[in-house]
Amino acid sequence: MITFERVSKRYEEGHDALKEVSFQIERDDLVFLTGHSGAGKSTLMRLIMLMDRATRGKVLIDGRDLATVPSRGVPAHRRDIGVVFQNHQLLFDRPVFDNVALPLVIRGYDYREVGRRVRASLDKVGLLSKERAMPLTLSGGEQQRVGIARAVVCKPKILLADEPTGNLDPDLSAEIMQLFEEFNRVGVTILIASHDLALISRLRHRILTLKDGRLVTGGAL
Ligand SMILES: Nc1ncnc2c1ncn2[C@@H]1O[C@H](COP(=O)(O)OP(=O)(O)OP(=O)(O)O)[C@@H](O)[C@H]1O
Repeated sequence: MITFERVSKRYEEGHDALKEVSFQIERDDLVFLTGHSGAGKSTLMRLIMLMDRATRGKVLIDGRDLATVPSRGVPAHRRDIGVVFQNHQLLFDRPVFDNVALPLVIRGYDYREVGRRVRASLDKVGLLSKERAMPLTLSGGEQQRVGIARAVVCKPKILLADEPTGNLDPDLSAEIMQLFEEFNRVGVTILIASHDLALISRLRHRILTLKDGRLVTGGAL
């Protein structure tokens, strides 16, 4: 599903953010990505989303070499990928429904389909009763669940999460992880970048560890 073959990423000023990184993530996997600040976690995710391109090596998604995807193919590529951020990146002047609907509206779904899909997503994250609420009236954990509903509303094959529990207490973090596990059980491939080693080790999924841009655990091809 996601394959990295000796991938290196050098930023323009000459800094190697990833060095010869190789790993494979299968369709039904839920994998954690960890490492110190600046180790290259966000860079690795940016390459999967085609927000950036590898300097050397290959990134393949479903067997397709991303180097062959032209710029005009990037929006279609991103359609298959849901993204969850630590700080939610919600629109705070819009109710929950509008926030979750946004990716569907951008893609031109008709309003009946938008309503059906938004409610299905909110139901999955346990927030059906909050569709008219404004994000600021929700708790941090609820706001993060809105972010997750928005990430899955287009039914992506891959879900990437960058520090999704960074601002949450341990109980809420565990709840959010359970949600990811539920999406994984229905076939979504999930990669979660996290510093929370206590949480990660309890959950017993595979762990990829980056250190100064090199993969030091979990990377067998
Ligand atoms: N756009 C960029 N231009 C230049 N250097 C960058 C850019 N983005 C990241 N870097 C550098 O690449 C390295 C890896 O950064 P990256 O954001 O991937 O790390 P990270 O593991 O996600 O860190 P954090 O946990 O702090 O978010 C860092 O040294 C960073 O300064």
